[in-house]
Amino acid sequence: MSQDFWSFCLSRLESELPQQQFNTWIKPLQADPENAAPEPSLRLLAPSRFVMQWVRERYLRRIGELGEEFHGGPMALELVLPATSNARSTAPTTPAAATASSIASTTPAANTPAAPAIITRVPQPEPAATASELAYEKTRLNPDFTFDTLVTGRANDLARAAAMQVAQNPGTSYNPLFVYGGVGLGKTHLVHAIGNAVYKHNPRAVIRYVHVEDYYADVVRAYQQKSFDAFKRYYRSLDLLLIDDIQFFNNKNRTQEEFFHAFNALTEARKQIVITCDTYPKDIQGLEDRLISRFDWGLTVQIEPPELEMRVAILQKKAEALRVDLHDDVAFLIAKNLRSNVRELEGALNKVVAFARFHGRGITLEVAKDALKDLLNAHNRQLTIEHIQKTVADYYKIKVADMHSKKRTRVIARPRQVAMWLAKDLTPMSLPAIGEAFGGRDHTTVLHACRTIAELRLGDHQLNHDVHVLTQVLRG
Ligand SMILES: Nc1ncnc2c1ncn2[C@@H]1O[C@H](COP(=O)(O)OP(=O)(O)OP(=O)(O)O)[C@@H](O)[C@H]1O
Repeated sequence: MSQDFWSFCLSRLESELPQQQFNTWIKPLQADPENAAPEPSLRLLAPSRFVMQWVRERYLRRIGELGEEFHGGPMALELVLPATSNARSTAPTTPAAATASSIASTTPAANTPAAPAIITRVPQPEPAATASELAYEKTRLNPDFTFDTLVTGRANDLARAAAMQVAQNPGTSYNPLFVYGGVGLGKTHLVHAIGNAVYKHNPRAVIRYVHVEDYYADVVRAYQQKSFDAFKRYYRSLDLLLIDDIQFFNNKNRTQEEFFHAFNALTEARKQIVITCDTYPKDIQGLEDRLISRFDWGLTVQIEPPELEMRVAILQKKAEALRVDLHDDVAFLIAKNLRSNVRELEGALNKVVAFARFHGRGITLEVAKDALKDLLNAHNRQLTIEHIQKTVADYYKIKVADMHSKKRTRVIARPRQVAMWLAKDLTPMSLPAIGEAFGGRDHTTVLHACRTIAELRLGDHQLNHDVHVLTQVLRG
């Protein structure tokens, strides 16, 4: 039974993923014929810890979803290394990594929906690896996330230029490079692109990509095993540290303390650090001031939600990687309805492609509408102008009635202008219709509001942040 499911899963993933990803990460997995867990269940064997870690982070959730689809309900899913002795011979590893796997697998990131039952198990005990083994195995770069595969537009051109600069002169241009932006906007892609470019130029560079949750797990392990010296030596031996989603550091004091020292050691040695976060350094909750001030030493760049043309270009690029023909009308349909999160955009494209393949049809507008029916309905329901007005009023703690009132004080007029800008950006409504919804104002008032907000965003960090957060909230 689990072999049947795994065959089904392989064919689905092959159609959903770019060939290179499928061949690198999915194909080497095997369904364990000796799985003794009650059905429905699947135990997958990974050829190395590196593959296991990567699959856990990127694909396990999807495999669980396919399991639900196949079995009509939840299934137990395990991802393991074959056996301690084999694992050791094929995958040099560390106790720290073992903890990273098991802890992270039980602590899903915030904002992610409940996952199917997933266990990532690691054989114990493991002898410690050498620094060179670590450096070799732990780069953890995704070869698909390069500057070439990253579409550039207004939303990310500054961030991309800074990242390229850092990749060309690691440790000497901007240190740290701090990249912030909303969920699924390409921060991880960008830092991997830096890592891949540095590696390409200098394969001997010691590079490590680490998600903050994994860094935290490494600290916990070092604490439990009293192996802080090895932990410190390793992190201080890096030439390039790429650390993702720093907002999850919140209130983890010991982890922050360790990171503070690693940060100092690396920057003093002119080794490059790149940090990503969902927000500007000063807005990170529960982060020590001394870290916040250090994050300001280098360059802070933002990635914004991509504009329509860029979303279409991203879809075309992803379609190219999937080797499918994507007509403009289909790309526009998807891009118009998914505005603030590239991961969702990509998910929608995968859904359309899988739906078309499953039904043996081409990727037409009809098929896309069918495949995305639920999503399009939800989207259309959600984004009314009333919803925008209420959300903005709540955010700025003013009354919804003020959206329609004639009051001109700054505390009311500015949120009203923000709401008008959002209405223009997030709904297909015309300027006169928006003016009408804001207490019968003229369309030139709306135009003025949109221009004012667009201009202010360039220099007013707080306002820019507000607009960004509101966009994320409204787009769900
Ligand atoms: N400009 C872009 N060009 C091509 N692909 C992109 C671009 N921006 C994002 N993507 C794709 O969108 C997906 C999500 O991006 P990524 O994981 O880098 O986002 P993120 O900002 O790190 O998200 P999170 O906040 O959840 O960590 C990835 O598959 C990435 O390749």
